[in-house]
Amino acid sequence: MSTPQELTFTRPDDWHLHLRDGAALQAVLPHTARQFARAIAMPNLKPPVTTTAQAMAYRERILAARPKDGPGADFQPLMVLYLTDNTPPDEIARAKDAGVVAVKMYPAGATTNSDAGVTDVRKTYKTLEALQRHGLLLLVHGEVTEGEIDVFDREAVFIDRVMSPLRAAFPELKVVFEHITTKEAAEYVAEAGPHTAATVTPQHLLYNRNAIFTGGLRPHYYCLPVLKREMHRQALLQAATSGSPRFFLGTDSAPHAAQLKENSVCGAGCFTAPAALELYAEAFEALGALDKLEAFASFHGPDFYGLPRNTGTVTLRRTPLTLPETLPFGDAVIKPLRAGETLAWSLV
Ligand SMILES: NC(=O)N[C@@H](CC(=O)O)C(=O)O
Ligand SMILES: [Zn+2]
Ligand SMILES: [Zn+2]
Repeated sequence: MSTPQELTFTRPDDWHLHLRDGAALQAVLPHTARQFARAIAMPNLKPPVTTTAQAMAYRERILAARPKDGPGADFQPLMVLYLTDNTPPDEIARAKDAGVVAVKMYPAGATTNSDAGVTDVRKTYKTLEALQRHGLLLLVHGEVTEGEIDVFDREAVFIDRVMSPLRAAFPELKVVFEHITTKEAAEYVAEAGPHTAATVTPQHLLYNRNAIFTGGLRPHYYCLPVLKREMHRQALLQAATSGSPRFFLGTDSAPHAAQLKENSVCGAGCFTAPAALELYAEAFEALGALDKLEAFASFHGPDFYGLPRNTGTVTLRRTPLTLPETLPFGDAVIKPLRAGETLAWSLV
């Protein structure tokens, strides 16, 4: 088999992204905007984006942070509401009219800035009914929060306790199982029918849980859901490269200042935005599946969301790319995943 030196494909989108706000937003947005035409702007800000009015204001701040010209000047954020126990069903109609595309469910306490999240999914069923009726998507951080459930099992248990009953209650609702990390989730999504899809991150395709412990504790490999065993990574690779339209790109790039990652308590999240496409290319190439990258990155997402595919292209070239040790992040610095290391591909 020949090894391609260059890969040109339709401009992709990032279906799971944390852009933060203020100086952090200014610092991280250009990395995404130069690669991706659109991105799902996750709503777990402090305070969370729970209303349509907040989502519209956040959208304006994102648009204002775009590069003024050149690549990325036309980047479009896709807005999402943060679901709480008390999100009124009539907020969904307002959201739809304003162009909000989805609502995100964070089980309370499951991850970064999830304190205002859902304590019992049944409390939200009237709102989910409105979501189903109006054709907005439900995006899910799929982990249970019961402390007695082992941290490595929280996603698999979530399928039985929350996802399956929710799917049965709202069969027409489009649901994205975000950042899946297990064989169980990959199998569930593959078999759940046309209204269920999943995003897959680069770190979960490239690493298993040993990466967190190689030669010492490595905070930059700590994200949620936490990296799993090799068996699970293999299942995710199979799913992402299978050509199934129900798996698509979502980096979950989640910036935290380096001093907060390298701390006695390390925040969860990998900052992958600076080389997101390069990292996915590395994962796909390892399986000889570069020919499957375009559909995963550029077709399956918009098709599932019911949005047009992008026009225009991006090109990856087999030119070594050495990632910087640190990047500016407001008054702080941030370390990208693989900081200081050299990648095989680079975006032209
Ligand atoms: N993935 C993470 O580890 N962190 C995300 C939150 C999330 O997506 O769960 C963040 O906002 O930092
Ligand atoms: Zn999450
Ligand atoms: Zn996330």
